[in-house]
Amino acid sequence: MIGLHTAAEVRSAEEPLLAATPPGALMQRAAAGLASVCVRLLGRVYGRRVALLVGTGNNGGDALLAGARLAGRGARVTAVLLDPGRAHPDGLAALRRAGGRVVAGNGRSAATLVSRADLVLDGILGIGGRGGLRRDAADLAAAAADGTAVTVAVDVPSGIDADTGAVDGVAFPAMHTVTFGVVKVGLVVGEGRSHAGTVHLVDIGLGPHLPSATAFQLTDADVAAGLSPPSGDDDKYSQGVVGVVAGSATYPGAGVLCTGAALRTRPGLVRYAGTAADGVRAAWPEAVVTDGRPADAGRVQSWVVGPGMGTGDDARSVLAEVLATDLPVLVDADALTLLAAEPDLVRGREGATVLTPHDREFARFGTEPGQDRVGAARRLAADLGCVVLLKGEATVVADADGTAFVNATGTPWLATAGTGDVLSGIVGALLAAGLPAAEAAAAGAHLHGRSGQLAAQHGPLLAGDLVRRLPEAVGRVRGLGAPRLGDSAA
Ligand SMILES: NC(=O)C1=CN([C@@H]2O[C@H](COP(=O)(O)OP(=O)(O)OC[C@H]3O[C@@H](n4cnc5c(N)ncnc54)[C@H](OP(=O)(O)O)[C@@H]3O)[C@@H](O)[C@H]2O)[C@@H](O)CC1
Ligand SMILES: Nc1ncnc2c1ncn2[C@@H]1O[C@H](COP(=O)(O)OP(=O)(O)O)[C@@H](O)[C@H]1O
Ligand SMILES: [K+]
Repeated sequence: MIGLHTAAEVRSAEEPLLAATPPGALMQRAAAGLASVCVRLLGRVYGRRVALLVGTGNNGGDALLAGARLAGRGARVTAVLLDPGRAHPDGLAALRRAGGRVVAGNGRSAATLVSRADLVLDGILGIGGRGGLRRDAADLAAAAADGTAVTVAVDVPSGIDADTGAVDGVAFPAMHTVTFGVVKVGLVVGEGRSHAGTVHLVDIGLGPHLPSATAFQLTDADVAAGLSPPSGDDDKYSQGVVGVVAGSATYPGAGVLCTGAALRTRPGLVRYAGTAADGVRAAWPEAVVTDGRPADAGRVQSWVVGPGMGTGDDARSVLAEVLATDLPVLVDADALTLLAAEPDLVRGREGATVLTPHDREFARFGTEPGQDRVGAARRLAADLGCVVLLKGEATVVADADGTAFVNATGTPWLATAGTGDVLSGIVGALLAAGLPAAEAAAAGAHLHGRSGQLAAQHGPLLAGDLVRRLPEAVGRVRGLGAPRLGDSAA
């Protein structure tokens, strides 16, 4: 798991580390790591034009010291100082010694320089930044966005909130972010994620001084741990049986997608109960199907309830029946609309409850998610005593105790009808397999994103493609590579 940290956590670790290292050593470590990423991105360094955007703090100091290293290798480096009287003195001296040039950050010539550079290094603001970019800095960020340079943010893209990813006005559009010590939460979620581009982590020795993280990103290896194959002792029941209540006679699609996703994730046994029974039976002969109520379906180890099932009295009564069990329940789509009107249905449940809203469904519980998506998910989770999976470009999962996960996989091609139904089926299967609810939700989002990436390799995807690619996604996450003809199932 990759721990995600806040600026305050970095500050608390920075103090003892600074006290234990010679003056300037940490910044040199950061600058060395930064320069080596820039060298990799540039390929050839000699003669390349590098523009440094330099603010008044240590973030600008990092950019100046890295710029000095690039100038030492023959790059034509110019520092654009936003407040010339307050630029980091040691950094400035190092750049000048290495042959770098310096200009003031206001006016057209600075913007022209940025738009003509091969690489722009953003050292305007780091974790000490407050609020959006001021006018001159915003103009330079816009010039970088319009130019053809490789854009690299130092520690965090200037103008994003390092804790939340929120952007107030304009922020630097980085293709790459070289971040120091730890990955900051704001680099992987919300608008921060799209502004940060590819994140490169440079170790500067903060690790031993850091408090434990409360937010995480899962890797394939973490998710693989919850996807172990059946053993010789297993039968169709022992892997966890999923119950699905989704779709309707008129709209069977949600039931078909959700049941298929559960089967393809953990193909022990899936039981379906609801009015899309005929459609589900036709699509998935492997499922055990009833058009009765959940209680008629037989024993299950988890329930998925909601996609496409409607919001009438029958749907409300089915939701209440499922929530009255002590089993883990995933509540999605129409069931979220019903639950928002009666949130007490989930408060104090014995079994775990996972809510999977998109933004509009989330808002029905009282407040819009806003720009702090991790904070919003945590607040709703704590209020209801549930796990909340807030969908988006970076899906966020929060547990009632505040533990959060930010998903690292996926593709914007997932923005198509029915992909949420697939996610519900995947997470339902992992809940039935016995994973703790927050981990099931986070692992399910990871797998869903991997399947989306596979399905979108050659262009647009449909929700059904996601279901089809799930076995391959499970295999890839488990490190098995693409299946070849003749491979036996692992
Ligand atoms: N953690 C570590 O161990 C290490 C950290 N390192 C580096 O240090 C960085 C943190 O440095 P930092 O504390 O000097 O703060 P930083 O982000 O440069 O900005 C503060 C300055 O910006 C200003 N300012 C604020 N808001 C503004 C705005 N909206 N628009 C314009 N200006 C604004 C504010 O001035 P004022 O508001 O007073 O005018 C203040 O002067 C960190 O991100 C990393 O890069 C590495 O060197 C290695 C070890
Ligand atoms: N721009 C995007 N980038 C990545 N993933 C996205 C994007 N937009 C939507 N998704 C993902 O697609 C799925 C859509 O779910 P949902 O809105 O419930 O769709 P539906 O109700 O049609 O099934 C979610 O998993 C969400 O995270
Ligand atoms: K920066």
